[in-house]
Amino acid sequence: MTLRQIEARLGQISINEENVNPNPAKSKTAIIPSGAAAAALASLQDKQQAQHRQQQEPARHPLLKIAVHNQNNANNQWRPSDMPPPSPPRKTIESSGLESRRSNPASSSLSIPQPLSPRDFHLGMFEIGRPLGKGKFGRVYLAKERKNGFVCALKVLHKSELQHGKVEKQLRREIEIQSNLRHPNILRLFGHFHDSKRVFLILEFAGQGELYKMLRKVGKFSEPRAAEYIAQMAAALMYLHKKHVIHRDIKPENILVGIHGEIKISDFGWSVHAPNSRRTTMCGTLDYLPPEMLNGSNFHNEKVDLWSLGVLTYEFLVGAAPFEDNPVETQRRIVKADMKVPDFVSPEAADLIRKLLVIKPDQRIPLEEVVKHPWILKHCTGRSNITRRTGSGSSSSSSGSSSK
Ligand SMILES: Nc1ncnc2c1ncn2[C@@H]1O[C@H](COP(=O)(O)OP(=O)(O)OP(=O)(O)O)[C@@H](O)[C@H]1O
Repeated sequence: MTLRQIEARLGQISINEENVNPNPAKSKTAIIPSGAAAAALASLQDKQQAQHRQQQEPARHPLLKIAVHNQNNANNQWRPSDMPPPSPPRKTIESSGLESRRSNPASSSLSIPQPLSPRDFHLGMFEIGRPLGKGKFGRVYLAKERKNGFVCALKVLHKSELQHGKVEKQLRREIEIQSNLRHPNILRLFGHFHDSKRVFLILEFAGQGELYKMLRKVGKFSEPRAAEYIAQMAAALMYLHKKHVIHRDIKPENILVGIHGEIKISDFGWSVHAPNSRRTTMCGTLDYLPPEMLNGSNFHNEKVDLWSLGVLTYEFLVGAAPFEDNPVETQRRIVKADMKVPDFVSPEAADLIRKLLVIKPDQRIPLEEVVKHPWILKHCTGRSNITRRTGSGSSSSSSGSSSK
């Protein structure tokens, strides 16, 4: 997607507050008929447009400018202007209105500052824009923080549906883990808050949407584009594993794309903090499940993400997952690593896939070697790529890969 297309998408923003405002009477913003959305947006953004003119930059939609600024801003360190500095580390997510947990020994090994308290946020702080998508448990909207104009994605989850789906614990874990992560290829969770019926997640806005849709649209990616994505995935996974976080559900559906074409791992619903490095839960999606989670052995560790990375590499280059079949056959093939890399895939890429899709977890190629693999080095050269891959320095990841 080009910047022009993103501008067009952002330009379609419409005020949709009636969908998410719990108490419209109290809101300072009136409900605006959809036909008047463009005019409303224009008036709400007068200030930004004035600044825009002053800076004499080429005409560009203000929200796009803010989104670009957000992503270029090192570490995306945002907090509303009138908020106190981040509160000291919290041991529990007590005020989400969901079942409370006494303590989480795992979180103590996350050494970065703790996220802001839910008390710091409320719905009135946001101007709600167009819907970005719908998931199993709620909707996601483009949103703008009124005071600073910070653009984000607001995910609205209904507590009744979370309870019905028995996923409160999963959501709590997702919040706890994701809000502590800072990496250019991992979607930021800035904070969360709730009202009597809903939980709201304040997420980084991924301007180019879902990687899955992109892949389905083009069928398969070119080798340079796939290599760039896999390098970014490996960088993000290195970061996660260093923090003892296993994602456990790596697949194209859980990857979003930022405004510069960089990937953003999202959906930490199945992720786990692994101080003991071995977990026993069955989770994830069949096509991406590693043998050790299917063959009855009672543990797995962070190497499950290496297997999924191999499946992902294959799917990027071939357009279908390597073990795709009926469920029984898929499982049978996974436990034997029974797959064939088609001839149109380059020997270097096939080599990496085979080194990742290894039955014995300890024999899979480590991430440190993935980023140095000849296939990655062949396609990903240049300073910006290396910075992004290693995750070192700031979180600015400005070179796009989608144009390839
Ligand atoms: N941060 C974001 N930036 C841009 N678009 C987003 C963002 N988060 C979600 N979306 C869009 O909204 C859709 C719904 O997201 P959501 O996380 O609720 O569900 P999901 O992960 O797709 O599905 P599920 O609920 O089954 O996990 C996504 O598919 C995506 O298109």
